Amino acid sequence: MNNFDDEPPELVDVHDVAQQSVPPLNAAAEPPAFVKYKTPERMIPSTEPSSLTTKVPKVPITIVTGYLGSGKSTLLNHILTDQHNKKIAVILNEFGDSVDIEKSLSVSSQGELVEEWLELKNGCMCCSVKDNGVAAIENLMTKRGKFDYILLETTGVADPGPIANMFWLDDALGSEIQLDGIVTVVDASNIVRSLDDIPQGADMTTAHLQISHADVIVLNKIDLVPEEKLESVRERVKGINAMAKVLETKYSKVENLDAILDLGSFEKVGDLTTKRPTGGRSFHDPAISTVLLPLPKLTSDAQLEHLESFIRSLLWEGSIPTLPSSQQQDGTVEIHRLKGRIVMKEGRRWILQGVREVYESFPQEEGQDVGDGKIVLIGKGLDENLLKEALSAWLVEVD
Ligand SMILES: Nc1nc2c(ncn2[C@@H]2O[C@H](COP(=O)(O)OP(=O)(O)OP(=O)(O)O)[C@@H](O)[C@H]2O)c(=O)[nH]1
Repeated sequence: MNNFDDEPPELVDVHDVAQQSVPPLNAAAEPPAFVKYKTPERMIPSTEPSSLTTKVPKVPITIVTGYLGSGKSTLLNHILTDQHNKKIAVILNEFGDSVDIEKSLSVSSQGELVEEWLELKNGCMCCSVKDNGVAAIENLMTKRGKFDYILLETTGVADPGPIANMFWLDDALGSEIQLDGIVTVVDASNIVRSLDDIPQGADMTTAHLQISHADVIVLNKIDLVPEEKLESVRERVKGINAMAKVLETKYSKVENLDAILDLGSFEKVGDLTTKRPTGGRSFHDPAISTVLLPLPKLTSDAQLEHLESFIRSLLWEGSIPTLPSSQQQDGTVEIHRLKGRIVMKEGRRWILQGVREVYESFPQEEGQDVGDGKIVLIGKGLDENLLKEALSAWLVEVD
């Protein structure tokens, strides 16, 4: 299938490939009024097969987000034209740009909206749907087989949290699609200004949200930034999200696509180390930060349940349960991402994943000792020392 000739792959402007329209994706909407955690069996002894053991292969989807002009389309073009043997469907989530969408709809003679398939020189099949909702993705899934990977590019102003959760909360979509990871493209030459430009009445910017949700950060446009300034940019980004892998690029040219695709970010948590900036000039972003909470091996199911109520309080009420209510108000804490490993003294273990108020726990095979557990949180209002103390005090209550 692949046509490995010496000619460079043809660049394709994914924005020019045809579009399809359906009702708007809830990209910038408020989080749902209801809260739902993903696993009905909760953490407590799960015998149900998790999504990890499901046999039907799911199509991975990578969300590509990043501020206006950061290099998202440049990254997509790079991915589509590189040699990778993937058949990729591209979805452009143009929420916020609906007037333009209306004008540029591509409608067939029967009045149906169509998407266009394009075979690129590298043998990659590419389909672009100018999506604006779940229906577009469901419709795309009826063409399953034509593609084996989905890239969803959000607009520069989108909050990736609700988009990511769509793939967890929608059972029909979740059974066919596997959220692989969130890749955030950052313009190294403008990011500090974007982060400092907090709108009046808000406590963070869209740039904060896009960085805090990322599994991988593509720190792009490094050609425009002198090395001395680049160090402070790295520090600023890691000061917000110390868990994401950071790749530095010019023209979004990620050398090895394995660093951004097929990550399985929502199925594994890695070693849960945080990457603090080196050189002792650690920057603490006043809006969003990353904290790592050590978690001792748990001794009983009662303690496990108690831990879960701690997590729910953080995620759902935005409060730290051991603090007297006079010291805090609900909403003090806002979790954007959570990853963790829970280990029981007798051997059982789980990994934890969370995006905003949705979390999921996956039982892990018992085996070699992996040491104690850990929880990494990225979000607003996180005081590492306070949280560590609160968690230990909380667990001791049912020791
Ligand atoms: N100098 C420089 N320019 C770049 C780099 N990467 C992208 N650009 C340019 O920056 C501009 C914006 O890039 P895009 O890829 O369109 O950015 P985008 O994030 O898709 O933009 P929006 O869709 O408007 O949010 C284009 O003119 C790119 O050619 C880079 O590393 N260095």
